[in-house]
Amino acid sequence: MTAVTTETGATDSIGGVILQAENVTMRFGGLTAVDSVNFTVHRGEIMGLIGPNGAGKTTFFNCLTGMYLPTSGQVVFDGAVLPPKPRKVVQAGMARTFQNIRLFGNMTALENVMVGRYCRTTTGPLTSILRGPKFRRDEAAVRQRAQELLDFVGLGHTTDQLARNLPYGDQRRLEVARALATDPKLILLDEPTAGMNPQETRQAEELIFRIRDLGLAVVVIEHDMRFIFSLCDRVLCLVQGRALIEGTPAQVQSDPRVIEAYIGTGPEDASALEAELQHPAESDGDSGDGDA
Ligand SMILES: Nc1ncnc2c1ncn2[C@@H]1O[C@H](COP(=O)(O)OP(=O)(O)OP(=O)(O)O)[C@@H](O)[C@H]1O
Repeated sequence: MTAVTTETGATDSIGGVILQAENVTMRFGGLTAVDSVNFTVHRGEIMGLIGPNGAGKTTFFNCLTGMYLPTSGQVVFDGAVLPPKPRKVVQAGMARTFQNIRLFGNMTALENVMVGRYCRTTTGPLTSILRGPKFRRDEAAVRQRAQELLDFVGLGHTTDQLARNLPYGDQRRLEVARALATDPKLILLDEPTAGMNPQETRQAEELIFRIRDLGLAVVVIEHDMRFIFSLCDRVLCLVQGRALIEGTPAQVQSDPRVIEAYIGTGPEDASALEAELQHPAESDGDSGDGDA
C-alpha cells in the first residue's frame, strides 16, 4: 500500500487494483447504453460515478455487479473475470445497495443484517433442520456480527425494530449494514443520499469514510455534486454511455465539458451543478435533497 494525499488533504492508504472494467459495452437492441468504458478502482479508494440522467450510470453499475453480462468487454474483480451471477459476485467479495431501498420491511433491523451474513456461513440444510450445536454456534456468530454492524452504522439501538418502521435515513444505513455483512472487499452504493436531509447526508458521508478506513474500496453513484466532490478520491463522468473524463474532483470540476454535458441534457441539472461548482459555500444546506 502507498500513502496518497487526497484533494481534501487527507492521507489515505490506497492499495492495488481491486476492480477493473475493460472496454465494457452494454447494448439494448439498437441503443448503446454503455460504450467501451474503462474504469479502475483500487483498494481503499472512494470512486464516484456521475453523469446526467440517462448517461448509463446504472447500466454500468449493473455490469460491474454481475446483474448484466456486458455485450462486450469484461470486468475483472480481485484478479478474476467476474461471474455474471449476482450471488457469485457477492461471494467473490462485492456488495451493493440499490437506488430504491430493498429491505425486508417485516423483519427486524437485526434480521435484515443477518440475511446478508448467511452467504458467509457453512451451515448446510441438514444442520439447519436438525438445529444441532453447530447450527446454534453459527446462528450466535451471525447474530453477534449483525449486531456489531448495526453498531458500526449507528443503528445499534434499532435491533428489534421492524425495518419498515425506521426513518428513511436509517433504512438506507441498514442497507449498508446488510451489504457489509457479506464481508465485501468492494461496496457499490447507488445514490446513497437520495431523499436524505442535509444532516443525514453528512452522516452518510462520515459513514462512507469509515467504511473506506476499514480498507474497503467504495464506488458511489450520486446526483449530489457537493457530496461526490467532497467524498471521492477520483470521479468518472459518463455522458451518453461514454467516459467523458476521469480524474480527481478538482480535475473533473474544472473541466468545462462536464457542465456542457449537463446543459445538453437538462437545465435543472446544469444550473445545480454550475451553482455548486462556482459558489460551493452558498449552497450550504441545500445539498441533501437527492433525486432518486
Ligand atoms: N433494460 C433496459 N432496456 C432498454 N434500455 C435501457 C435499459 N436500461 C437502461 N436503458 C437505457 O439506457 C440508457 C442509460 O440508462 P441508465 O438508467 O443506465 O442511465 P443513468 O445514468 O443511470 O440515468 P439516471 O441518472 O436517470 O438513473 C437510457 O437511455 C435508458 O433508457
